[in-house]
Amino acid sequence: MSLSFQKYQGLGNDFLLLDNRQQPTLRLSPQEARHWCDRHFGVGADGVIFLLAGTGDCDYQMRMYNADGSVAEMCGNGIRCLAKFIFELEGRTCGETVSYRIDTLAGVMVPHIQADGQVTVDMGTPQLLAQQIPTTLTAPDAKVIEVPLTVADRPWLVTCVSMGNPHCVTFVEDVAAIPLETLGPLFEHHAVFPQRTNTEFVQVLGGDRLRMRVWERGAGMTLACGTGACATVVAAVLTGRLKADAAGQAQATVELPGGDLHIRWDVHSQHLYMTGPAVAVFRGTLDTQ
Ligand SMILES: N[C@@H](CCC[C@H](N)C(=O)O)C(=O)O
Repeated sequence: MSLSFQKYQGLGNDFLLLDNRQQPTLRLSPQEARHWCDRHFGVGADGVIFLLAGTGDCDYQMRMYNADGSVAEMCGNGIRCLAKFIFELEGRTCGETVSYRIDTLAGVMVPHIQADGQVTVDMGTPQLLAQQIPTTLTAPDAKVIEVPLTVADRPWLVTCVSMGNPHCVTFVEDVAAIPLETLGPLFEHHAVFPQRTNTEFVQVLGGDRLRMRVWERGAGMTLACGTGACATVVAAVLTGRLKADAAGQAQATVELPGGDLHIRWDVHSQHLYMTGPAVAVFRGTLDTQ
Protein backbone atom coordinates (compact mmCIF):
# COMPACT_ATOMS: atom_id res chain seq x y z
CA MET A 1 0.00 0.00 0.00
CA SER A 2 1.21 3.50 -0.76
CA LEU A 3 0.59 6.44 1.57
CA SER A 4 1.22 10.03 0.61
CA PHE A 5 2.89 12.22 3.18
CA GLN A 6 4.29 15.67 3.40
CA LYS A 7 7.29 16.62 5.49
CA TYR A 8 7.18 19.90 7.43
CA GLN A 9 9.49 21.52 9.94
CA GLY A 10 9.05 24.19 12.59
CA LEU A 11 12.46 25.51 13.68
CA GLY A 12 14.02 22.19 12.67
CA ASN A 13 11.52 20.12 14.71
CA ASP A 14 10.41 17.93 11.81
CA PHE A 15 7.33 15.84 11.15
CA LEU A 16 5.67 13.56 8.62
CA LEU A 17 2.11 14.76 8.05
CA LEU A 18 -0.56 12.37 6.85
CA ASP A 19 -4.05 13.16 5.63
CA ASN A 20 -6.18 10.77 7.73
CA ARG A 21 -9.55 12.47 7.14
CA GLN A 22 -11.12 9.51 5.34
CA GLN A 23 -10.98 7.10 8.29
CA PRO A 24 -11.19 7.28 12.11
CA THR A 25 -8.28 4.88 12.75
CA LEU A 26 -4.69 6.04 12.27
CA ARG A 27 -3.17 4.98 8.97
CA LEU A 28 0.16 3.99 10.57
CA SER A 29 0.78 1.77 13.60
CA PRO A 30 3.21 2.93 16.32
CA GLN A 31 5.79 0.47 14.92
CA GLU A 32 5.41 1.87 11.40
CA ALA A 33 5.71 5.42 12.72
CA ARG A 34 8.89 4.47 14.53
CA HIS A 35 10.27 2.94 11.33
CA TRP A 36 9.46 5.95 9.12
CA CYS A 37 10.87 8.42 11.66
CA ASP A 38 14.22 6.63 11.65
CA ARG A 39 16.83 8.88 9.99
CA HIS A 40 18.75 5.95 8.46
CA PHE A 41 16.12 3.32 7.65
CA GLY A 42 13.11 5.59 7.12
CA VAL A 43 12.35 9.15 6.01
CA GLY A 44 13.60 10.75 9.23
CA ALA A 45 11.46 12.87 11.56
CA ASP A 46 10.85 13.75 15.20
CA GLY A 47 7.29 12.48 14.90
CA VAL A 48 4.28 11.61 12.73
CA ILE A 49 1.18 13.82 12.78
CA PHE A 50 -2.23 12.72 11.52
CA LEU A 51 -4.97 15.07 10.31
CA LEU A 52 -8.41 13.64 11.10
CA ALA A 53 -11.86 14.97 10.32
CA GLY A 54 -13.34 17.37 12.87
CA THR A 55 -15.86 16.47 15.55
CA GLY A 56 -18.21 18.67 17.61
CA ASP A 57 -17.20 22.32 17.32
CA CYS A 58 -13.71 21.51 16.02
CA ASP A 59 -12.68 21.85 12.37
CA TYR A 60 -10.16 19.00 12.57
CA GLN A 61 -8.45 16.59 14.95
CA MET A 62 -4.70 16.13 15.41
CA ARG A 63 -3.10 12.93 16.66
CA MET A 64 0.60 12.26 17.00
CA TYR A 65 3.27 9.61 17.50
CA ASN A 66 6.73 10.50 18.72
CA ALA A 67 9.72 9.11 16.82
CA ASP A 68 9.79 6.11 19.20
CA GLY A 69 6.14 5.29 18.40
CA SER A 70 4.73 6.57 21.70
CA VAL A 71 1.63 8.76 21.71
CA ALA A 72 2.11 12.48 22.41
CA GLU A 73 -0.88 14.48 23.63
CA MET A 74 0.25 17.69 21.96
CA CYS A 75 3.02 19.24 19.93
CA GLY A 76 3.50 22.99 19.61
CA ASN A 77 5.74 23.04 16.55
CA GLY A 78 3.69 20.22 15.08
CA ILE A 79 0.38 22.06 15.33
CA ARG A 80 1.84 25.04 13.44
CA CYS A 81 2.95 22.60 10.73
CA LEU A 82 -0.48 20.95 10.73
CA ALA A 83 -2.18 24.33 10.28
CA LYS A 84 -0.01 25.02 7.21
CA PHE A 85 -0.75 21.51 5.89
CA ILE A 86 -4.51 22.18 6.21
CA PHE A 87 -4.10 25.61 4.60
CA GLU A 88 -2.53 23.90 1.59
CA LEU A 89 -5.10 21.06 1.45
CA GLU A 90 -7.88 23.66 1.48
CA GLY A 91 -6.23 25.33 -1.53
CA ARG A 92 -5.74 28.67 0.21
CA THR A 93 -3.37 31.25 -1.15
CA CYS A 94 -0.31 32.93 0.35
CA GLY A 95 -1.21 35.99 2.39
CA GLU A 96 -4.64 34.69 3.42
CA THR A 97 -5.31 34.62 7.15
CA VAL A 98 -7.31 31.85 8.78
CA SER A 99 -7.85 30.16 12.18
CA TYR A 100 -8.71 26.54 12.90
CA ARG A 101 -10.13 24.86 15.96
CA ILE A 102 -8.16 21.64 16.39
CA ASP A 103 -9.04 18.86 18.80
CA THR A 104 -5.93 17.30 20.40
CA LEU A 105 -5.45 14.87 23.27
CA ALA A 106 -4.56 17.98 25.33
CA GLY A 107 -7.79 19.82 24.50
CA VAL A 108 -8.77 22.29 21.78
CA MET A 109 -5.96 24.41 20.28
CA VAL A 110 -6.48 27.32 17.90
CA PRO A 111 -3.72 28.04 15.37
CA HIS A 112 -4.04 31.28 13.41
CA ILE A 113 -2.12 31.66 10.14
CA GLN A 114 -0.99 35.24 9.67
CA ALA A 115 -0.52 37.15 6.40
CA ASP A 116 3.29 36.81 6.72
CA GLY A 117 2.99 33.01 7.03
CA GLN A 118 3.90 32.90 10.72
CA VAL A 119 1.50 30.88 12.88
CA THR A 120 0.23 31.99 16.29
CA VAL A 121 -1.36 29.25 18.37
CA ASP A 122 -3.65 29.63 21.37
CA MET A 123 -2.04 26.80 23.34
CA GLY A 124 -4.62 26.74 26.12
CA THR A 125 -3.73 26.92 29.80
CA PRO A 126 -0.87 25.22 31.67
CA GLN A 127 -1.61 22.68 34.41
CA LEU A 128 0.64 23.00 37.43
CA LEU A 129 -0.34 20.42 40.05
CA ALA A 130 1.91 17.39 40.53
CA GLN A 131 -0.93 14.97 39.72
CA GLN A 132 -1.54 16.82 36.43
CA ILE A 133 2.09 16.67 35.24
CA PRO A 134 2.18 13.79 36.42
CA THR A 135 4.98 13.53 38.95
CA THR A 136 5.46 12.19 42.46
CA LEU A 137 7.93 14.96 43.32
CA THR A 138 5.45 16.69 45.65
CA ALA A 139 2.00 15.99 47.10
CA PRO A 140 -0.49 15.37 44.25
CA ASP A 141 -2.32 18.69 44.73
CA ALA A 142 0.82 20.83 45.17
CA LYS A 143 2.72 22.77 42.50
CA VAL A 144 6.24 21.70 41.64
CA ILE A 145 8.32 24.87 41.77
CA GLU A 146 12.09 24.61 42.21
CA VAL A 147 11.86 21.23 43.90
CA PRO A 148 15.15 19.35 44.41
CA LEU A 149 15.66 16.29 42.21
CA THR A 150 18.83 14.23 42.13
CA VAL A 151 19.92 13.14 38.66
CA ALA A 152 23.38 11.79 37.82
CA ASP A 153 24.40 12.28 41.47
CA ARG A 154 23.73 16.02 41.19
CA PRO A 155 20.94 18.02 42.82
CA TRP A 156 18.79 20.02 40.36
CA LEU A 157 15.95 22.44 41.16
CA VAL A 158 13.09 21.54 38.84
CA THR A 159 9.80 23.25 37.98
CA CYS A 160 7.17 21.08 36.32
CA VAL A 161 4.47 22.26 33.92
CA SER A 162 1.96 20.31 31.88
CA MET A 163 0.98 21.76 28.51
CA GLY A 164 -1.17 18.66 28.07
CA ASN A 165 2.20 16.89 27.93
CA PRO A 166 4.74 16.79 30.76
CA HIS A 167 7.67 19.21 31.07
CA CYS A 168 10.44 19.45 33.65
CA VAL A 169 12.25 22.80 33.50
CA THR A 170 15.62 23.53 35.12
CA PHE A 171 17.28 26.97 35.08
CA VAL A 172 21.05 26.87 34.69
CA GLU A 173 23.89 29.39 34.30
CA ASP A 174 25.02 28.10 30.91
CA VAL A 175 22.89 25.79 28.74
CA ALA A 176 25.81 25.10 26.42
CA ALA A 177 27.62 23.36 29.30
CA ILE A 178 24.79 20.86 29.93
CA PRO A 179 25.57 17.30 28.70
CA LEU A 180 22.05 16.91 27.31
CA GLU A 181 22.60 13.53 25.67
CA THR A 182 23.63 12.03 29.00
CA LEU A 183 21.22 13.86 31.30
CA GLY A 184 18.18 13.89 28.99
CA PRO A 185 17.40 10.15 29.17
CA LEU A 186 17.96 10.13 32.96
CA PHE A 187 15.35 12.86 33.45
CA GLU A 188 12.98 11.36 30.85
CA HIS A 189 12.92 7.95 32.54
CA HIS A 190 13.26 9.09 36.18
CA ALA A 191 10.95 7.16 38.52
CA VAL A 192 9.27 10.41 39.69
CA PHE A 193 7.73 10.81 36.19
CA PRO A 194 5.34 7.87 35.66
CA GLN A 195 4.57 8.97 32.07
CA ARG A 196 8.19 10.03 31.39
CA THR A 197 8.90 13.71 30.76
CA ASN A 198 10.18 16.27 28.30
CA THR A 199 13.17 18.08 29.83
CA GLU A 200 14.22 21.68 29.29
CA PHE A 201 17.42 23.40 30.44
CA VAL A 202 17.06 27.15 30.37
CA GLN A 203 19.41 30.11 30.67
CA VAL A 204 18.06 33.60 31.36
CA LEU A 205 19.73 36.01 28.96
CA GLY A 206 18.04 39.18 30.22
CA GLY A 207 15.83 41.57 28.29
CA ASP A 208 13.03 38.95 28.19
CA ARG A 209 15.18 36.50 26.26
CA LEU A 210 15.51 32.90 27.41
CA ARG A 211 17.81 30.30 25.85
CA MET A 212 16.56 26.74 26.00
CA ARG A 213 17.78 23.28 25.04
CA VAL A 214 15.39 20.35 25.11
CA TRP A 215 15.42 16.60 25.47
CA GLU A 216 12.05 15.39 24.24
CA ARG A 217 10.20 12.40 25.56
CA GLY A 218 10.11 9.82 22.78
CA ALA A 219 12.31 11.82 20.38
CA GLY A 220 15.53 12.73 22.23
CA MET A 221 17.46 15.91 21.51
CA THR A 222 15.50 18.06 19.06
CA LEU A 223 16.14 21.52 17.62
CA ALA A 224 13.00 23.04 19.12
CA CYS A 225 9.92 22.29 21.22
CA GLY A 226 6.87 24.55 21.22
CA THR A 227 5.16 23.12 24.29
CA GLY A 228 8.58 23.19 25.98
CA ALA A 229 9.02 26.89 25.15
CA CYS A 230 5.57 27.58 26.67
CA ALA A 231 6.42 25.54 29.79
CA THR A 232 9.69 27.48 30.04
CA VAL A 233 7.93 30.86 30.07
CA VAL A 234 5.47 29.62 32.71
CA ALA A 235 8.36 28.30 34.82
CA ALA A 236 10.21 31.61 34.44
CA VAL A 237 7.15 33.48 35.76
CA LEU A 238 6.52 31.01 38.60
CA THR A 239 10.13 31.33 39.77
CA GLY A 240 10.22 35.13 39.52
CA ARG A 241 12.61 35.23 36.56
CA LEU A 242 10.11 36.86 34.21
CA LYS A 243 7.52 39.50 35.11
CA ALA A 244 4.16 40.27 33.52
CA ASP A 245 3.74 43.82 32.20
CA ALA A 246 1.07 46.27 33.40
CA ALA A 247 -1.46 44.64 31.05
CA GLY A 248 -0.85 41.23 32.63
CA GLN A 249 1.19 39.84 29.72
CA ALA A 250 4.37 37.87 30.43
CA GLN A 251 6.29 37.69 27.15
CA ALA A 252 9.60 36.26 26.11
CA THR A 253 11.57 35.25 23.07
CA VAL A 254 12.78 31.71 23.60
CA GLU A 255 16.00 30.99 21.72
CA LEU A 256 16.20 27.36 20.64
CA PRO A 257 18.93 25.63 18.63
CA GLY A 258 16.59 25.77 15.58
CA GLY A 259 15.56 29.43 15.98
CA ASP A 260 13.33 31.69 18.05
CA LEU A 261 9.76 31.32 19.32
CA HIS A 262 7.77 34.18 20.75
CA ILE A 263 5.68 33.17 23.76
CA ARG A 264 3.09 35.29 25.55
CA TRP A 265 1.29 34.23 28.72
CA ASP A 266 -1.86 36.19 29.50
CA VAL A 267 -1.90 35.86 33.27
CA HIS A 268 -5.58 36.91 33.45
CA SER A 269 -7.00 34.25 31.12
CA GLN A 270 -3.98 31.95 31.78
CA HIS A 271 -3.84 31.24 28.02
CA LEU A 272 -0.46 30.89 26.31
CA TYR A 273 0.15 32.12 22.77
CA MET A 274 3.06 30.80 20.72
CA THR A 275 4.23 32.40 17.46
CA GLY A 276 6.71 30.89 15.04
CA PRO A 277 7.29 29.52 11.55
CA ALA A 278 6.18 26.29 9.88
CA VAL A 279 7.64 25.29 6.54
CA ALA A 280 6.86 22.56 3.99
CA VAL A 281 10.01 20.62 3.10
CA PHE A 282 9.00 17.91 0.63
CA ARG A 283 6.27 15.44 -0.25
CA GLY A 284 6.58 11.72 -0.89
CA THR A 285 5.08 8.26 -0.70
CA LEU A 286 5.52 5.62 1.99
CA ASP A 287 5.38 2.00 0.80
CA THR A 288 3.74 0.12 3.66
CA GLN A 289 2.89 -3.60 4.00
N1 LIG B 1 8.10 18.83 19.71
C1 LIG B 1 6.95 19.06 20.44
C2 LIG B 1 6.50 18.12 21.49
C3 LIG B 1 6.27 16.71 20.94
C4 LIG B 1 5.72 15.74 21.95
C5 LIG B 1 6.69 15.37 23.04
N2 LIG B 1 7.87 14.71 22.58
C6 LIG B 1 5.96 14.55 24.10
O1 LIG B 1 6.07 13.32 24.08
O2 LIG B 1 5.28 15.13 24.93
C7 LIG B 1 6.55 20.49 20.58
O3 LIG B 1 6.95 21.29 19.71
O4 LIG B 1 5.78 20.83 21.48
